[in-house]
Amino acid sequence: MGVEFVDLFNQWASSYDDTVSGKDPEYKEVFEDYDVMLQELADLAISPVLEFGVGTANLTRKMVSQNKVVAGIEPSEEMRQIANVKCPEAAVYKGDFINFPSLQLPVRSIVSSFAFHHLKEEEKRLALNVYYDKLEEGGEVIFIDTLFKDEAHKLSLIKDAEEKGHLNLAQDLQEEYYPYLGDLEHLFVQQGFEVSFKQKNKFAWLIQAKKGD
Ligand SMILES: C[S@@+](CC[C@H](N)C(=O)[O-])C[C@H]1O[C@@H](n2cnc3c(N)ncnc32)[C@H](O)[C@@H]1O
Repeated sequence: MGVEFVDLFNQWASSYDDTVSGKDPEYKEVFEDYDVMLQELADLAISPVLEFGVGTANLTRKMVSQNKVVAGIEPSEEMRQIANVKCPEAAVYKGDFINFPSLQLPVRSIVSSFAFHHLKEEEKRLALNVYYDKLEEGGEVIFIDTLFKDEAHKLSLIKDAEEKGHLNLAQDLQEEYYPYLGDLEHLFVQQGFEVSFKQKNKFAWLIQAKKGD
């Protein structure tokens, strides 16, 4: 479910690391401080970790370097191939945010960077429901992703992208399922999480949601 963007990621896989390192002017602001953000997320994650939308394993690599046990889930075959080369220590399985192998692992953190927006609202709700059951008591969902404070914020980011001639970005902001902060907060709370949000750059937010003890 929620895998309608996988063809795009198969095509993007070989140049993805150039994009996140700022070489594509359209996406420079989206990925500003990418490494710093991923390091913050890695530092917060407690092993064993379940990671969704691994991509080219940049976050995975950081967690494995801290001797954390990481099981990764990634729907794009091209991304999985790169992840396996860059981070052979982690097991990366075919799957998505909702359909993934049932791993025999006591999961203490569920993490993801720049990927949860690929799910529609109902899919997000379903995924969070599954994660609440999957996490150990006191475990956390920790995501970094683009979101909008509200509709006015969304429209201002789209207008700004259009004025800069960043038409692919403007289209992404309209067509992908980036949530409003309040709606996402509500989804987490509905599933029993205590959630907090911290803005990290113009687009990306750190989302930390704890399962009650
Ligand atoms: C923008 S990349 C982020 C990759 C990596 N996490 C990072 O921070 O660089 C989004 C990733 O999410 C994956 N993806 C797309 N739809 C997904 C889904 N429904 N479930 C899990 N992953 C998905 C893509 O294949 C891609 O690898």
